[in-house]
Amino acid sequence: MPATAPSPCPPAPGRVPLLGHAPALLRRPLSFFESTRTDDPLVRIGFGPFHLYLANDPALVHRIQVDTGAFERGRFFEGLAGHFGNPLIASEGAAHSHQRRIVKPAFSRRSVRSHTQDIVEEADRQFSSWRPGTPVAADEALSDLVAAVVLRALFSADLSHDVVRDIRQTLFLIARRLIPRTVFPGFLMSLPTPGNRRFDAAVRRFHAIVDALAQDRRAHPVAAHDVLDVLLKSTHPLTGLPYTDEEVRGEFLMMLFAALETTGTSLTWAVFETTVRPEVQRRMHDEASAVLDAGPLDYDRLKDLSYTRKVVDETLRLHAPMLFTRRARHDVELAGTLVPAGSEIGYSPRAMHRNPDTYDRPRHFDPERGESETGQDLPRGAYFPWGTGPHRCIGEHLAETTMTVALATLVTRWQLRIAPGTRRITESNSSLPHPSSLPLVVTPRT
Ligand code: HEM
Repeated sequence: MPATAPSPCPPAPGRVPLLGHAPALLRRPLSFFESTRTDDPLVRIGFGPFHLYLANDPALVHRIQVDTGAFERGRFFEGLAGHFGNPLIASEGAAHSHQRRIVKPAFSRRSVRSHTQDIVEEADRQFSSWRPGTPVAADEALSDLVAAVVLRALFSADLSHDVVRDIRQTLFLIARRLIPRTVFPGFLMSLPTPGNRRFDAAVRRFHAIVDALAQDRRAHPVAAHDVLDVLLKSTHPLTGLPYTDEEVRGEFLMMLFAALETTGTSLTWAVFETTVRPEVQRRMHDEASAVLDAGPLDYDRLKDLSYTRKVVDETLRLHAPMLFTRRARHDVELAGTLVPAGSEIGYSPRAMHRNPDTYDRPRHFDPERGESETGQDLPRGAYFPWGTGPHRCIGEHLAETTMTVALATLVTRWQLRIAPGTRRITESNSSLPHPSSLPLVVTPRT
């Protein structure tokens, strides 16, 4: 028995009768979660009939991610599991640990080391196609680069630019309708509306691409040890049978869903921050030139790009996702509030990463924040770009290496500036805000 009775959870500021926090969210979507921060570690937010507890305290945010006895994946991930054959990202407990062990070797440091040459090649290929003085849509180009790298890592296939674009755009169509699919009743999603038809066509297209790659691998086995290889050779922990085509497709769809937008958007923000800060660009250029003067870039020499790594870390701090959620498995006491079983509980990486109690000038981009702000001394739950606990990002080393190699290659080759005449670059209103566009003009480095 707790010593004192649990207290009711206070609502977050900005609530209005009936509509709850919906008007506040619609008015200021990008700063809404930051505006819910009060002295209370846990608040309630509501949108009409839907309610969510929101943790605003680093220790609580950490606990919600690691205590899988009390918190499960919840509504969004259950929807994914139902639609896409229980992929790793949505599974739980022993099955999740087993699934993670199956694919983990394909994401280990050793494996990323072996992919570094591919990343260097893809970065060279992309940035050598840019032309001095000709505006380039850097957001598109960087997303293509990320897709090429991730697809090579997952399938060991050197796919043509057109196929990479096709997969990326197909996934984009699927991702846009994925969240509604997991939230709204199934019958709405099977109505023959143009949106549903586009979604179904994109899924069929994606399946055809993965099936062709899997068939090719079955016909011509290679010692690749990539995700395709390990899935084709493993049994699914929930069935005890070899992965079916359906399960292989679901795993890839979810993995690419987790990989492409996150890495593409973060790299685009890193290039944006570098472009608009000449001093940051100069320091990155000096560091990368010194490293590349001594020989071609490889995995071991990435440690010499310490300033570039700080730019990546600071980008991931400032440009974090809006919200992740979990669900209480049973009644659980959180910061003095009794949260009933079945409640959805959220935490906002964006709000935590912009917390003025943790960071000076939290909205300011400063790669030199130093150890005490992005390193070991921070309280747990204050900086967690990769999440923490059993669902921590499995692609972390691949994403970090891709961003570091891409930035170093870019700044040694080109001097960057925003294309003249560009309208103000703003943040999109989405779960992972991205720049509205990033048109660049580049000048060769001599
Ligand atoms: C900048 C890039 C990336 C960021 C910021 C990022 C962030 C995250 C975060 C925060 C989580 C935890 C989600 C949660 O707790 O609910 C996660 C999970 C995951 N990420 Fe990433 N990610 C990135 C890139 C990648 C890449 C490149 C891949 C794969 C190629 C990937 C695959 C996954 C998977 C499969 C999970 C689920 C792991 C599990 O449930 O065991 N991510 N990611």
